[in-house]
Amino acid sequence: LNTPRGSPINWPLLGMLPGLVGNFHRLLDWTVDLRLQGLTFFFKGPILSKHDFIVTCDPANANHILKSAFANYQKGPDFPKIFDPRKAAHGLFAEAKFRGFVAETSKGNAERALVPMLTRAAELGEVVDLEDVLLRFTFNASCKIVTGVDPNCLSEQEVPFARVFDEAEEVLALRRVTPMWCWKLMSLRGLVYLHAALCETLRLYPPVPFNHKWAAKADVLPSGVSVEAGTRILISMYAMGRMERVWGKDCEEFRPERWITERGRIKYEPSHKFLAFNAGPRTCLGKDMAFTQMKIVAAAMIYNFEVEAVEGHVVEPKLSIILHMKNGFLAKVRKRRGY
Ligand code: HEM
Repeated sequence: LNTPRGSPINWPLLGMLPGLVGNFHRLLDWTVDLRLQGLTFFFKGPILSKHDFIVTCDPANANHILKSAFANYQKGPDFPKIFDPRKAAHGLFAEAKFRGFVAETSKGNAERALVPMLTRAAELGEVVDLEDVLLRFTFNASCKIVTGVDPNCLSEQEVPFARVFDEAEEVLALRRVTPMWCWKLMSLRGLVYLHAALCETLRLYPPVPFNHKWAAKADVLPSGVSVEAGTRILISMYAMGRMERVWGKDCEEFRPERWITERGRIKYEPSHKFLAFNAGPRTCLGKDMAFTQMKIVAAAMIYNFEVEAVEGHVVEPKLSIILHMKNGFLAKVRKRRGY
């Protein structure tokens, strides 16, 4: 088998496994390097191992696999047999009451747990791991939504004997700041630049970086690649967000402006190009609620605090099916002056 320029070497017996193993620590960036192959790449596993698969970050292929030929591309041969919670969840997610409950729960969590927790850290000059804090926030909100019980995970960071500031002062400070950002939440839909910044973040750092599919029948992808029945396909959302052919020359720059039209509105990008929330029949049902939650958190943090990354702290992805940070995100928070 010829090995095209830039792809891992296809060794006798071992196939491309050594290249994969050698890049395990930077798997996501490795799928970006494979852009040298165009937007689709055929990975040869060790002989007889049945570990051949196709990696693609071509929006046309994604559109085909996730939308037009959806029935042919399953999670795996057993997936349809497993109970599909989507039908059950669909009605619930469409309910205005449920959406309102999610927004209220997130707002309450930000107001009563997140802002006080960061206020304490600011007062004490502590370094906080913002990834950990936001994971706790999400866990709190999810538990409250699903079980009705608030596990209060954010307050666990509190060290009782280190509570050196005056409680009453904190309450007064909170009273002063809360109405300001809570008021802003009423117009969350209008926060165009923040929405654009969140889209740009999700383009470069999609929380679900890969989608795994399995072809039930033989097919040909729009890019011309033949797919045999039983072939596994990885769609790399992480790589798609970084492709020059998809996002232009400035694809590696963080530029929220790319999401804003000349008339100041959010620019529509088709879901098979902006794949953070998946596309087709399996599109994320919580997309709108996720934006509401992210805006609540961002508004609460931006209006109340200045956030500064700890110098020299390296942020890099961890090998996981969800995009986590290997070393967290260490930052210092300071109360904003005048709030
Ligand atoms: C930034 C936040 C979020 C991102 C990036 C995201 C992304 C995704 C992705 C990629 C899928 C498809 C998974 C697959 O089938 O391979 C998905 C499915 C789903 N998401 Fe989200 N999600 C987010 C937040 C949420 C929230 C807050 C909720 C609920 C309130 C939610 C509810 C769901 C549900 C119910 C599905 C299943 C859809 C199905 O299988 O048909 N998501 N999400």
